Amino acid sequence: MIELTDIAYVRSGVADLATATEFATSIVGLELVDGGEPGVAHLRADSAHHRLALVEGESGVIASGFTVADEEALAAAETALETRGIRAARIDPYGCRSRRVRAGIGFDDPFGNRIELVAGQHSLATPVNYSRAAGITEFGHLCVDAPDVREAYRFWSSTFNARVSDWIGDDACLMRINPVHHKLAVFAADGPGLCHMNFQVAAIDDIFRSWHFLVEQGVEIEMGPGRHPQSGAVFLYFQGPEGFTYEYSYGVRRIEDDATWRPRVFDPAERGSIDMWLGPTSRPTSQPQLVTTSELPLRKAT
Ligand SMILES: O=C/C=C/C(C(=O)O)=C(/O)C(=O)O
Ligand SMILES: [Fe+2]
Repeated sequence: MIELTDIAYVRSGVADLATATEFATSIVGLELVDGGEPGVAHLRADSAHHRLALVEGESGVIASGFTVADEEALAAAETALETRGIRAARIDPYGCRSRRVRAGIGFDDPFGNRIELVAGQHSLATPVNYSRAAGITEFGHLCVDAPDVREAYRFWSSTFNARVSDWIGDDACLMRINPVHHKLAVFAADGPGLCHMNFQVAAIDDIFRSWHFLVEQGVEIEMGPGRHPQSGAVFLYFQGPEGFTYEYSYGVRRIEDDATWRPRVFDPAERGSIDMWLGPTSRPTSQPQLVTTSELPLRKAT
């Protein structure tokens, strides 16, 4: 079992680096850290050197990063993955420098999502100089896509210390690696991808203040403000350049008593299963090509 200690970063390719960076700073509120690396924008949200790296090139997620305890744990993870038939490659020194980690490995999950495990992620000592007062406190969670959410859960829970906190039918699985309700989520989609990247904010007011700001700026709101029944968080999803979805949320549940928590299965056919406030959404919620149990017609039970 590989122990993930935290989520580390998202690395995403962008065709137009200037536009994506401008959005991440003046709209989302992240700090642009001078990484001194041409073609890469490092964006800071909390004490880590960066949580989002935008890399000039082909548009789309490059990797989702997670931390392990140290370099020994990284070497053990490499062996454990190989024992399971998963080929992991060492991230070269230039890649480690760009990611601001001591060491790292990369591999694909069963659906082709690139996952990186890193040790020694750099922290910055100075307070974050947020570009806008969005109230961001930290990188909250990341969400990847997969065509088979249950299979994805089997992968994450058997390979790593990920435990399911809640299901939304077979459409989504929300998993924790510490007491926070979820640090990783998998949502149903045709193929691999980054569903969204979440930043926690300090207060419910930040959600509503940002909502007005984003609308004023002509940003596409995908969903919210609303409240997720799973984590209890008040949320706002919006779309950045090149289809990158950001989420702010406030008030995510903590599961302190791990042993007694029973994952719930919310019915995706119920409108409130995603937003208890029943707000409109332009986000894909369930995948029509997948027949989930909630889409089967009700028949007389036998
Ligand atoms: O669609 C449901 C989303 C649930 C949550 C939550 O409970 O906080 C998320 O943040 C999410 O995975 O986006
Ligand atoms: Fe989320």
